Order: sequence, then structure tokens, then C-alpha cells
Amino acid sequence: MARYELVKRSVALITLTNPPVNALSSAVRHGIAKTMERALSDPKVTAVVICGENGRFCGGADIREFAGPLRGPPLVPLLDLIEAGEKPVVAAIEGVALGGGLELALVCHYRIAHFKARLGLPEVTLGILPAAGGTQRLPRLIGIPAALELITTGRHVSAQEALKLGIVDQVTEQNACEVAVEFALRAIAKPLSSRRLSSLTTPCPPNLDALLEAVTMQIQKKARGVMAPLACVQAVRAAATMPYSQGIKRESELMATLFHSGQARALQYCFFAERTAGKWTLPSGAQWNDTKPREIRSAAVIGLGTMGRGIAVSLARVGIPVIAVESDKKLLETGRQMVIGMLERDAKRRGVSASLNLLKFTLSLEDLKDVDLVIEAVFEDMALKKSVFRELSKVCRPATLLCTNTSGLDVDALAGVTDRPQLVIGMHFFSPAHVMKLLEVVCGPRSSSETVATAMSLGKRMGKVSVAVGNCPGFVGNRMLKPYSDQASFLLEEGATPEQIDKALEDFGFAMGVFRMSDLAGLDVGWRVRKESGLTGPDVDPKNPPRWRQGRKYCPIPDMVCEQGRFGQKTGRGWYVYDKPGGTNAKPDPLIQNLLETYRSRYGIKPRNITDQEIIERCLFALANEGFRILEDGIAARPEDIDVIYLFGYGFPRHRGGPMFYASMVGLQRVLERLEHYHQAHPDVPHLEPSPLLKKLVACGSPPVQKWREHIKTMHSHL
Ligand SMILES: CC/C=C\CC(=O)SCCNC(=O)CCNC(=O)[C@H](O)C(C)(C)COP(=O)(O)OP(=O)(O)OC[C@H]1O[C@@H](n2cnc3c(N)ncnc32)[C@H](O)[C@@H]1OP(=O)(O)O
Repeated sequence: MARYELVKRSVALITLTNPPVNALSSAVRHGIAKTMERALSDPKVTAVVICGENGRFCGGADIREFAGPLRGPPLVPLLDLIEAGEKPVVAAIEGVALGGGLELALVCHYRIAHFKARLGLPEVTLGILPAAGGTQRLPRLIGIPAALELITTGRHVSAQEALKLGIVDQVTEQNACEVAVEFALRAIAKPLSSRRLSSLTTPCPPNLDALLEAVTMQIQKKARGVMAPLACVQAVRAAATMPYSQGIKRESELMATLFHSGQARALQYCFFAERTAGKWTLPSGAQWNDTKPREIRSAAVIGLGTMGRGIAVSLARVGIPVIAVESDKKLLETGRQMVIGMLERDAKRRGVSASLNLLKFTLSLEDLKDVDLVIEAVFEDMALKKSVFRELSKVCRPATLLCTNTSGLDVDALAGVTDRPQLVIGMHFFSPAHVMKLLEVVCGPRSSSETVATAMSLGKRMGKVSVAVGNCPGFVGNRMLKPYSDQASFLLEEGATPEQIDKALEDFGFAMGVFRMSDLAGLDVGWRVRKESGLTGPDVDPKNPPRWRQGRKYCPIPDMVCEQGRFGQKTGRGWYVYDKPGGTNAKPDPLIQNLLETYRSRYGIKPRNITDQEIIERCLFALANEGFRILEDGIAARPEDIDVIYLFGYGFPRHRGGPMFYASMVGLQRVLERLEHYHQAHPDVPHLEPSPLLKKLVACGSPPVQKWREHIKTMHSHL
């Protein structure tokens, strides 16, 4: 796991060999310990260079080992030994030096980085802190403010920025290993004491307390309830106020509180879930690693509304020529200006030039005849979408992939009106499409494996986290959203206020509660969907009981809010009131309070006190319960996929792991009991009835989330 060679007759070259990222597994630590001992004890060796195989220095500790007991040599004494050695050690950093990888580099006496390398201490994103001396050595090297920022955010820096900050001594465009060997030979005669970071005094700003206080407040505002960044601040404070020997003890104590925490488990689960989600399989057996995607050299976007504009920008900024289509001149011109503006702002932010030459705007579908792929992003109306797909079928060459950006309509019904159902697929982007990372790739029963592979690979190219899902109303994300938001509405009936429900959800960790989020998204969208599906509006049978639709309990309060022209932020009024249309400062509105009181007295509902616990349980257990049904139905392949969708598309707090992981952390038995309790109280709400899969998992002893798949016997997988 660490290779040893003697180069230039006196330099020991130690190469970490643990593909793909040379993580510091127990075997690698063992390899480093053995090879370092050999280098330090061999009189022929005058200097040491440490590098990583395959152009990657080191991706840090092996996260997979965190779940088990510590095996092999512990990292801290090993790193102390390297730093204390009497022979100069040079880190040759190519690819990445992250977490324990950077901590390894920090105990080397010199660091040479390849110009494409990235460095950082991302431990905080895994719910822990850099506990192999990182919180003590980095502040000594680059000062408190810069170290604090890097450690509390986990941000990666480029080699150039690392040079500016003083993290590395040299950046090279040549082979970093060869440069490091030459560097090591020159360093032989030089004293090492000033290169041992643990022996340095931390440069301390005069306003240390104020700085730490400001950063703490910033963290509490941005990452409410998240423990790791606050522990990082305390560890860095120790670097500023204590000698290294005490600081490292403090670092270790803080790590001990984080290491076994639920937050660390959740965040590490998210890391792997994100990577698992890209690995799709279809009922045919075709899967991500045996199906070649098509190369997409040109694309088209139909419809330049909010979604279409974001999609066009997402395509153009990764170098794909885009033809954007609108139905009338005025809309086309508005869309054109918006797309260009968005692309220019995006390019400015990234310090690159805007690829405006890749954009073409047209009123004619005929212009799409030669493109490789079309993404339809017209209004969410089946008849309209069908007419577009019929037309595309006529004008596009037979090999063109036809994708629909629908948030819940039947992808197979659209495939059915084309001459190429195997080349039709859903690409459900989230608004704003050029910002939001999630892409649901909706596989119809007739979508070919090549089509799935191409949509998934295009998503990756656009920087999206793509998840393959099956075709059903609302797919995964929006299908689960319904029971969640229904519970919030029922809670309003029973006595809660929008602000109370939002606060409980925001305290749980959501960036926005369900009502603030609906105000942002626009209340009219859901209203239109409910009208189209006959839940409200003139099509509802007048004989229908008022709070009852399609055989189940229904809460008409969201419709009543819309009937008053309250569509959310854009109209300046929704569940909250705003200073002006488009305003973002939500204030509770007495008119909503009135509406709720009138509603309750009309239906004889006596308001009751509702606790935050009930809000969280009813909203989130109903959400997870639908997730279990989605797994049973084969609409999502694994719980990780559902969690990734909720993390990246719906602002589920990452330190809770996603709705399915959260359910497993609460305990499936407890979730089952609470759902049974709430269903007993509300037998007319089917979403509260525990799903058969949840019951089955509890009966099997509540296995960990990674093992649920073994218990899901889907007869008709949609994936
Ligand atoms: C005492 C405590 C001391 C130290 C604490 C730590 O060091 S904690 C770990 C800190 N390091 C990180 O957080 C880095 C995590 N990795 C990444 O950010 C990326 O993987 C990386 C290195 C930038 C490479 O990205 P890329 O997109 O090229 O590959 P991908 O992410 O898909 O990873 C490839 C496979 O490697 C697995 N993997 C990556 N890093 C680790 C790791 N540190 N430990 C274990 N496994 C790791 C990843 O899961 C992928 O696996 P696969 O089975 O192929 O899906």
C-alpha cells in the first residue's frame, strides 16, 4: 500500500498505492510507517519524497473504515514521527491532497504542488474535523483567519491559491514528483526546525475573540444545528491560545464528540449515497457500467420560460451548442435577453468568457432537424406537450433523443405519440435549472438503456447529481412532497399557523419551511395542477362533501389562499405578506390568521395546541412513508436515491441524511408506531397508514438503510 524506491541514489521515494484516491486505509498507514522507518534508518537516504500513485496524492482517511474499529497505526503519532525526522521530507502533490492527505502533506517539511492540484480539509462536510493535527498546523502555517475559513467550510483551493496562502512552497506544471526529488536534494543541507509546523507559534490577529465570535454567528445562521463547524472553531481557537501539545489534545477531544455522532453518520452516508445514486440498473439488466452513452454534440431547448432558460444556460456553459425555440417573437426576444444575461453573469462569476456563440434562437421547430437531443420545457400541460412531441417526431432526424422536462406527467404517454418511444426520456430539472444540482432522469418502460445512459451522462456533464427514477405521477420528489405538504395543511386546520410549522421545520434544519418554500415557488402552480386533476374548481361535483375529494380527506385552504390572488412572493402575498411583489422578507399576515379562524369555525374545528414534535413527525414520517411505497413500487431503486433527491432538490438538511436515512436514525419501529398512532387519529388520511415495506423492515429487525434493498421484492420494477 506504499511503495518504496531509492531514486537519484539518495532520495527515498514513497508512493501511496490505494486506488482510486490513495485513501489512508489501515494498510496504507501501515505502509507509510514501514517505509518511513526504512528511509529514516537507511544511512544512504538523505531525503524523502512522498507522492501518490496515478497522479493523485491522497484523498484523506478511508471514510469506509470509520464505521468499524480502528485498525493499523493511528495517524497522529505517525504524522508526528514524519515531522520530527531529521531528513527533509517533501510532499509531491498531484491531483488532490484532501483531509488526512493534506495533513500528511503538512507534516512534510516542504510541499510541491502540480498546477492542477486541489487541496483542502473537507472533514467538516463529513461531520468531523481535521483531527490529525490539521486544526493545529494549518493556522500556524497560514494564520487564523484563512485557516478558519478553510477548516469551517471544507472548501478546496487550487494549487495557485494554496501558493498565495502559503500552504505550498512551489507550484509546477511539470511532473510534481520529479520536481520534488530535485527540491529534496537541494534541501538536504538546510535546517529543518522552522519547517516543523507544530513547533511554530500561531500568528494571532489582535481581534481574535471578535473574529471567532463573528465566524460562530455566521455558522449558526447558515448551518443551524450543525455541530462540526462549531467544533472546528473551537479547535482553531486552541491553536491560537495553546501550545501544540495541548492544542492537539483539544482537537482530539472535540473529534471524540463528533466522531460517533448521528450528524457524522448522516453526512458520511450522504457522501456515499451521492456516489451510489449515479449507478443505475434497468429491469432488463442493463446498467451504468455496461451501457455506452451517446455523445451529445448539439441540443435544443423548447420553451424559454424559467425552466427552459436555466436548461439552455446549463447546456451552453459546458460547451454544448443550443438552439432555443419559442412560439412567438416577443417571448423569443425576452427569452434571448434573459439567457444571454444569465450566461454572461455566470461566466463573470466563474472568471471565464461567456459562450454566447453557442446559442441560436428560433421560432421554427424545423431548425431542430439535425440536433442530437431536444429538451422540451413548455408549459406543464399534457395536450401541449403531446403536440410538441408529435411535431418533433416529424422534424427531427430518427436518431434524435427527445426529452421532456416535466415535473410529474406521464413520460410514457409522451413517448407513445412519437415514432421513437425508445429514445424518449424525462429530464426533470429543478428551478432555477442552472443553479439547482438535482436532475431526475425519468425512465419510461420503453426508454432504451442507451437513452438512459445518455441522459445520465449529460446530467453529469452539466454538473448535476443525476438520479434515475421510474415513471409515475410526480416521480420520486414530487410524489413524496404531496403527503408532506398535505400534513402541513391538515395541521393548519387543526390549529397550527404557517409560521409555527415553518419554524419547526427550519429548526429541524430545512433552509425554508413548507409555506415559505411554496411562496417562493408560486402557489398558482400547485393550484393549477389541483384544478386539472379535479380536486378543486368548477369540475368538482357540488354534491361532494366540502373537505373530501376522490375518496379521501382533502384540505381546501391552499385553494382558498389562491382564490384571493395570493400566489406567493411574486404577488407580494401568499402564506405570508411581503413588502412588495417580488419581495423576500416574509411576515406573518393577520389576514391568513383570519382566514384560518373563519375556516375552522365554519367546519366546527376546535383549534388545539400542536407541538413541534407532532409537526416534525407528521410531516416527515408521512414523507418517508411515501418513500417506502416508492421503493415497493420500484420507482426508486434504493433508499439512497430518494435521499439524494431530497438533499439536492428539496433542501432536506444534509446533517439529517435525507428522509429515509432520518427514518432509520429515529428507528423504524418508532416511525411505525407513530404512523400507526397518527393514522388511528386520522383514519381518512391514507398517507399516514404505514406502508407494507416499513412493516416488513421492522419485522426483519430494522436493518440499516444500506441493507433495505435485500428486503424489497419488487415484482414490477420501473427501473
Ligand atoms: C483522524 C482523521 C483524519 C482525517 C480525516 C479525513 O481525511 S476524512 C476524509 C477527507 N477526505 C475527503 O473528504 C475527500 C473525499 N473524496 C472526494 O472528495 C472525492 O472522492 C475526490 C477525492 C475529490 C475524487 O473525486 P472524483 O469525482 O474523482 O471521484 P469520486 O468522488 O467518484 O470517488 C471515487 C471513488 O473513491 C471513493 N472515495 C473517495 N474518497 C474516499 C475516501 N476518502 N475514503 C474512501 N473512499 C473514497 C468514492 O466513494 C468512490 O468510490 P466508488 O465505489 O467508485 O463510488
